[in-house]
Amino acid sequence: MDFDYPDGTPVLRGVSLDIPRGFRVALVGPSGAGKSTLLALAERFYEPTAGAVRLHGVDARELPLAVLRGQLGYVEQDAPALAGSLRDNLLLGAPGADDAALLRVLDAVNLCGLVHRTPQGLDAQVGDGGVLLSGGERQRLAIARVLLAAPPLLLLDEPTASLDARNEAALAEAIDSVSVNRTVLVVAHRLSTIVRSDLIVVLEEGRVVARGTHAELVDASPLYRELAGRQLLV
Ligand SMILES: Nc1ncnc2c1ncn2[C@@H]1O[C@H](COP(=O)(O)OP(=O)(O)OP(=O)(O)O)[C@@H](O)[C@H]1O
Repeated sequence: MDFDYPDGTPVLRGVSLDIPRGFRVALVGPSGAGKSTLLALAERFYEPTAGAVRLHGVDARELPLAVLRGQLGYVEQDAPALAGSLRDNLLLGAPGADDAALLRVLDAVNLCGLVHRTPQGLDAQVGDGGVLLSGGERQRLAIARVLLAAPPLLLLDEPTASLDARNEAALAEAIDSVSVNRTVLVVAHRLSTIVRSDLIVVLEEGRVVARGTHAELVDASPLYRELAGRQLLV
């Protein structure tokens, strides 16, 4: 698959990507390699200039847009929160969910502490755009919303910003929770996320230069070894 941005910037060249059902696929590579662009193509925000992105074996372009969007969940890097309560933010994903379901997903992403922090519980306000939450908490709240909505396919752009050890572990657990019984394509920057993926795709300058599991790539790909050696992949 080839892709140039509408302004003519060439980005992807000869990339073939098939995301098998139930897999967690991690996209890794240096900054500017085309990882976020590939996510945007899977979402059909853009269409490839040539070739296809196949989701569960089906060319994304063959699905009616409404069907594709209905199957996709997307958690962006700096996921904003709605100015409202924890409950308001979660119900966006699944209107009508009961409190037990809300508490279950908050627990899955390690955010139960927010409920117990104030007497308001689930009605605690998160502030405009979620300013009362940390960046890590905002992203985990977005993941909790996806858990409630339960789309079969999740696209996730992991934050590049460094996280403290607790937030990092909480994010890894949240991604694990959301990956159960679901297909996940994640732009991954953290070794903790990457090593637990079923398939890792290494991009460099718009091309797939290697793919495999962590163990395979450590042996086969000097670029992957270098990225992994830095622990934090950018
Ligand atoms: N909307 C756009 N229009 C034109 N060029 C773009 C656009 N978005 C990104 N690019 C260019 O496409 C290339 C790939 O960008 P992309 O964001 O996909 O890389 P990335 O691997 O996700 O990088 P990072 O890890 O830094 O987010 C870069 O050269 C970038 O400058």
